[in-house]
Amino acid sequence: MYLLVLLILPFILYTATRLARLIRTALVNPYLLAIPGPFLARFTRLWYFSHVRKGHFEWDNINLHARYGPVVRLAPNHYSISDRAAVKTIYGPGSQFAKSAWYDGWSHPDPNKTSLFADRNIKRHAEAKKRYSSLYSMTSLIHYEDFVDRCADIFTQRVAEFARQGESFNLGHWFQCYAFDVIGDITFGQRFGFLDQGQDMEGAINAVEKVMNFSTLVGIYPEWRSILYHTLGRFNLSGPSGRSLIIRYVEDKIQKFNSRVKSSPETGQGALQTQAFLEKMVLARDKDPNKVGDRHLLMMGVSNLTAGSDTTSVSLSSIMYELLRNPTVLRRLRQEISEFTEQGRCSTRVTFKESQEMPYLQAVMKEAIRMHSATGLPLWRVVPAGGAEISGHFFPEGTVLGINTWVAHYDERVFPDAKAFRPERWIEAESNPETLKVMNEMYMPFGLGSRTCIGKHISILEMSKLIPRIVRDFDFELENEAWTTRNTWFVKSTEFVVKAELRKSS
Ligand code: HEM
Repeated sequence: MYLLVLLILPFILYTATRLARLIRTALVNPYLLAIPGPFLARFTRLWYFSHVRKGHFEWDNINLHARYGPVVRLAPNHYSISDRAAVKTIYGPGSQFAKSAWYDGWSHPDPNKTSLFADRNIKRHAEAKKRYSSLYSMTSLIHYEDFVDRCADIFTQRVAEFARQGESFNLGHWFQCYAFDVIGDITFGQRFGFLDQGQDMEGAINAVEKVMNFSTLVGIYPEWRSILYHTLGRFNLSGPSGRSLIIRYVEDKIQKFNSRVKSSPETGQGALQTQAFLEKMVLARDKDPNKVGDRHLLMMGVSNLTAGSDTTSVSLSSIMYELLRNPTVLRRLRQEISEFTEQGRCSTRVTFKESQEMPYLQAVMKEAIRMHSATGLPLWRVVPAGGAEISGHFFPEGTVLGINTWVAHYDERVFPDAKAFRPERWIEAESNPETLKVMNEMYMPFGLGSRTCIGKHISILEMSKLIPRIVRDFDFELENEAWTTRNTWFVKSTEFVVKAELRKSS
């Protein structure tokens, strides 16, 4: 009998706490109870957890809004929003909506090992971001172009080999090799060598994947993060061990670079001319250690690896996938590339400047990323002191709200016929500034406001240079009519298998 009581006691306590919370909400904020959503989501985070775990939350989220309207409860105190006016309030410049505790799932329990992306403290984040901004700015891009060309050369060689052998290959995997190698090169002045070997040599791809799976789910129960981190960290296949591997990898690179500079300052100076992030930051650290410390070097390296590689490969895959499924668009893009080449405005290694002058290429990339945004869960934020009025509801301080990029990008009021891949919609909107303004306000593949993607320009550089080059040089054929994806915060294709042929004109 006692045993039975002991067994059911946790359940009784849990239910009692939930009921108490509901009664408190009913008394203090009765209007929140009226917000619709799945029944179970009213009582427990388990509903959200189990749906995220299934790996298709981007579509679940869109469908929930179609069913329940602009505000939907996804878990107790967590609401998903679909409303253009709310985008500015939650994420706009100067917003005081801090990142929610979900982002704790993405940081190491030791605050000295956290990343820029996961930092929830508005002041500390702004202060840290200042140290990095110039490295990611448009003006810095020119220094990274050589790194990108180097990787794009090897990428096209690999595709040419597959074409000559008539072999099918997973284009998504090769984009991943490309994106990782570019980030390795830009960050440390040395690529991982994935493109050379075609495989995950130092386990970095696998480590990032494990971090994603772990962090996405554990972030829903952040109170368990520390204990899970330390317990699971002992096992090789776990998310925490993946994060430890990335941290060790970055620490090792920093240490090697430090000793290289110490033992031979000239070597350091020589390396500095390559203008990789690490070299630039070491230079800044040595100039003023109070301004840039080793902690910042680590933070930058970890952020670049975890936030900057898969996101770009996912986006490259999306662009190619849509092009292959839409031959008319592909033809029009090739025509633009041909015309530019004839006019001497498109080099063999397409330069960033040239790519930015191709309007149709830009529209294709923008539209593909609208349809397949890299991130597929709400970007959770906490309502600041004083509460906020959003979509006709008052949310008190501490409520967690989020807009999912996919929900924003499939809003038919802003993107009519949203499921159609129509780069032309961006070109047509050029002649209607009001429409374009509304579209841009809802376009958030890189996030928005103070937490917007710091690597946006770098990823645009990587994509803008590679896409026209491979579209011009190869014909691709999809092995399967439609691909499958899995959403573990990044919505990645599982199999994107193609065959390639060298184009005659190339
Ligand atoms: C197409 C490629 C990319 C996409 C779609 C993308 C998307 C995003 C998004 C949506 C956010 C905001 C997340 C949030 O609010 O929770 C973000 C933040 C971030 N991204 Fe990217 N990203 C891309 C490429 C990159 C690259 C290449 C780098 C690094 C070289 C990078 C580094 C970061 C960092 C450090 C943050 C955190 C910024 C902060 O909190 O201040 N990203 N990215």
